[in-house]
Amino acid sequence: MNLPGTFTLGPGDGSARTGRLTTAHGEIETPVFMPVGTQGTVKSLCPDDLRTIGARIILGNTYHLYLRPGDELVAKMGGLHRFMAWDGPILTDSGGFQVFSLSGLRRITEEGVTFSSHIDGSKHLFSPEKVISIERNLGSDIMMVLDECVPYGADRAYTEKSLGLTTRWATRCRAAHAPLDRGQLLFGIVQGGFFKDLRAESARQLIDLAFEGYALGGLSVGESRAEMYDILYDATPLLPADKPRYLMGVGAPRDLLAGMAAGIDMFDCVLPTRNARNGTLFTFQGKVNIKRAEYREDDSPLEADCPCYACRTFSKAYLRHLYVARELLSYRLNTLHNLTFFSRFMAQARQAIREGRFEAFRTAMEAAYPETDA
Ligand SMILES: Nc1ccc2nc(N)nc(O)c2c1
Ligand SMILES: [Zn+2]
Repeated sequence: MNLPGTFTLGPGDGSARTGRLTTAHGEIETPVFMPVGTQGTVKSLCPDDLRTIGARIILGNTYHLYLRPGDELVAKMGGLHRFMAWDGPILTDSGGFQVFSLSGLRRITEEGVTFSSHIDGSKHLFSPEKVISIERNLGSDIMMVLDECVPYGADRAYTEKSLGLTTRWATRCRAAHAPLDRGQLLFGIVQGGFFKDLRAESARQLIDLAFEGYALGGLSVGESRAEMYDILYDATPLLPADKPRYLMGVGAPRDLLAGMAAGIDMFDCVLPTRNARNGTLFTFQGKVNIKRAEYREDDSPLEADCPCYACRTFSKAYLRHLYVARELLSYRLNTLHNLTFFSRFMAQARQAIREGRFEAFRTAMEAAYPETDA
């Protein structure tokens, strides 16, 4: 078994690449999509479900787990893996993004970010050292540094100033967690907004700090697809080729294809789980809005060749009924299917890259997911 942090590249196709990342809780084949389990659960699914649908690595979140039930409590319970009975790899986001998107009354200083809890309004400080301590307590296999996710539309002066702070915070995170300590990897997060030279500057500064992987942050923050792709294609090649590259918060099938084409290895997004809640289901023929009247008497499965429990057991008519009746089972079956689709989609993409036919795969999938449809 390789040491945690070992990342070996497999066959590629253009800039798209396959790889294998070793973590303390197992190996991950890349490119990989990571289901989001913000509060220590991928909503409505058990760990057994995650293994059945082929999930290899899931996301937890420092901000949420720190506020509730508390990282010290999770540590006392043996860490997040034991607490949630998930023995596969876990990546935890640092909370920077959640503080900016969830909490009220936040203030950024050199020390860190002070914020009030969205749960009870209590005051907290996330310093780089505090965030690393939380992630070490959770026992995550891949920890993200504390960064400022620059808001969409920020001007150059603000973006440049923020980039400097993000690098200084990254430096302190690195100092607080030695490479591979306890088998826990630490990834840097490139910022720089939508300014290509600032993105290059951020990448350069973070590469000097020698992280075990590199993420592109500050994207999927409200920009147009064209704006995201412009930065994606320009910044991805700046990230070390021999380390995992992670595009945070992305994304829809069309965006996963663009990210893989650019050379991204890891993705996460709430889309499949959140859309399960609003009845939007993903298939290889495109999206299905299960609440539509056309499915009222449709006795066929959602996707004939999908191996998931929902497709093997129930008709569209039944899935539609559950959704319209707001039954809890609707969320569970829809989530099982959507995450099975994302897992199969990535497996087929990896195979297409290995066989040198990624562009054909991308073209076929973009036909099912036209621009307007994501
Ligand atoms: N779109 C996103 C999603 C998650 C993020 N997490 C961090 N820490 N930083 C960012 O810039 C993110 C952007
Ligand atoms: Zn299915």
